[in-house]
Amino acid sequence: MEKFKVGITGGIGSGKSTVCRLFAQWNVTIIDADAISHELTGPGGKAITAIQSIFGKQAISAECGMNRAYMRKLVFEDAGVRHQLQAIIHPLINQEMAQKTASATGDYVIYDIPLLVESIHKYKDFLNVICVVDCEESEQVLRVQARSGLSVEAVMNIIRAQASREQRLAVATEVIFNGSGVTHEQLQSRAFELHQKWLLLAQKLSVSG
Ligand SMILES: CC(C)(COP(=O)(O)OP(=O)(O)OC[C@H]1O[C@@H](n2cnc3c(N)ncnc32)[C@H](O)[C@@H]1O)[C@@H](O)C(=O)NCCC(=O)NCCS
Ligand SMILES: Nc1ncnc2c1ncn2[C@@H]1O[C@H](COP(=O)(O)OP(=O)(O)OP(=O)(O)O)[C@@H](O)[C@H]1O
Repeated sequence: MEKFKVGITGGIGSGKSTVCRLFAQWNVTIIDADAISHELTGPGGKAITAIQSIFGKQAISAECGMNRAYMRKLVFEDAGVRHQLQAIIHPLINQEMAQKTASATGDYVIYDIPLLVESIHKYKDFLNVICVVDCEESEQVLRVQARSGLSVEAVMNIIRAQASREQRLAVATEVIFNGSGVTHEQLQSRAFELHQKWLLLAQKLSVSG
């Protein structure tokens, strides 16, 4: 039976994980690309051998996972390095996402994909809905700084490596605004509204399919 699939995306710190935690209250399967990426690059992860052979021992931590701080600096200062690392990790993420999709039991599936718009050609026919978590750039910087202690310049380098707010909004089927001043209650109510809509669409798809 065909599954109803929603892709949730947004810039760094926009609130994708926060939004996905709201949907996790209901019977929805959440597949988190960032979490898969962390697993693949953690100690003993499937990407570690390739990362070591391309980027050397400095790229590996004492615990035998990827040295994230070392790679973060390289990746966001050099687009060539970014593409090399993505070429290792993204196909493995796709494999894991396909496996998790096959065993999904929720009423529909939500994919939390930070770089969805950057790879829109890969996802546009796969997903039924593209939902953008939208946030002002200034607020993204504040949130990521508060969470990570990175400098404004370091956060801006990450933002510049991503699609722009306008590029995301241009392909959005739905938008969840989660910028400055949005409360948890407002977010919860918007998420519930979308959940009811997607549940209906998922039911329609399962009847027609
Ligand atoms: C660059 C790395 C080492 C930084 O690690 P770090 O622990 O600091 O960040 P983390 O992995 O938690 O990612 C945080 C956020 O950074 C942004 N980000 C990560 N990778 C990228 C990228 N290649 N391009 C643009 N933004 C990115 C996303 O918004 C992501 O949600 C790491 O993100 C990585 O291995 N990236 C390559 C894999 C990838 O593309 N992941 C993102 C999509 S799943
Ligand atoms: N409406 C909000 N008001 C205040 N803080 C918020 C709001 N939404 C999210 N945050 C905070 O902002 C930070 C980033 O949120 P979250 O981790 O959900 O973003 P993300 O888009 O998943 O980030 P990343 O791309 O880095 O994975 C978190 O510390 C979160 O608690």
